[in-house]
Amino acid sequence: MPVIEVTDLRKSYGGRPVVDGVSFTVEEGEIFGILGPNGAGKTTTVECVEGLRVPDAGRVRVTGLDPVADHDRVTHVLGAQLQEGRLQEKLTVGEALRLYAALHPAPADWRPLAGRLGLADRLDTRFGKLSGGQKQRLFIALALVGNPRVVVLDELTTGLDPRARRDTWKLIEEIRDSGVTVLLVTHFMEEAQRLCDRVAVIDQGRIAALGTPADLIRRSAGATVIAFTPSAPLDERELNALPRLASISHKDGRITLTGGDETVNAVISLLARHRVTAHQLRVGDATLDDAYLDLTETPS
Ligand SMILES: Nc1ncnc2c1ncn2[C@@H]1O[C@H](COP(=O)(O)OP(=O)(O)OP(=O)(O)O)[C@@H](O)[C@H]1O
Repeated sequence: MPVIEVTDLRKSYGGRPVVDGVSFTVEEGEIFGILGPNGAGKTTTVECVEGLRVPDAGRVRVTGLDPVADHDRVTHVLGAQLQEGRLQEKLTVGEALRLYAALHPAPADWRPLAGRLGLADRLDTRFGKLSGGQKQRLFIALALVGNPRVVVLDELTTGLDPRARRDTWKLIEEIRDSGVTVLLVTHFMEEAQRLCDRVAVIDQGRIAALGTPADLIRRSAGATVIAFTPSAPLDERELNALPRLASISHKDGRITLTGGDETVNAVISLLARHRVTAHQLRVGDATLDDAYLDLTETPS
């Protein structure tokens, strides 16, 4: 049985649909990512999964439970990440963990949990004195202290420096390896590509794509990226006529194309034909970032 099942979920505000028929399932032990532009409906979807919002229509189940009707039971199987404003500045790390552990019928032993999250030497530190990375680690600890089967992390690494972000990625992998399913909302494609087993791209309240990051890259029009700075201008019509070309952009004299193997071969012949040299030529696989831009057409 999937840990999370969302079927034809709908939610409108003031008559405007913001979640418009979203369906997906999350299997046990997965890291499942939800991606999409600002305002796409990601948080609304996740809050319906957490039972914090009541859907207008559709069906949501978390380990078979209805998050609205069975809210109390769902809060014990689903650990949600707190938003920053929800914790008092003066509360210490140890007090927060003890307090949240007391809310659950079968909590984790919070001291080793704090140790796993690198907070063992911060138990007496007040929340207001923690660094951004330490606060995020505490939020993860609080989401895990009830021994949930699934944890929801919404834009967890926003605002963290690159090292703290990478440390947090490692923690998320450790959570998955310990058997907890992870639902991760993120704006960072690198994060999704590195961490997620599968992702759903939501755009304008609908699922624009769903699959493994590798699937999405393969399915997007341009699986290969070719970038170079030509020694002389190239004819725009000839560039646009390249076989299997998916996109083309120019910046500061540099041309970036996405397409397939045929596009690469044709660019090389085009350059040779016109005796134009390609400076700093780079040919590589497209990333989830490229696929995402291809899949979501709305400006964010
Ligand atoms: N309580 C509310 N009342 C009215 N409109 C709302 C409410 N909550 C969200 N919205 C609107 O619904 C749309 C979807 O919001 P949501 O927060 O789900 O998007 P999101 O994909 O999480 O965006 P972001 O990436 O910016 O966090 C937005 O246009 C938002 O302004």
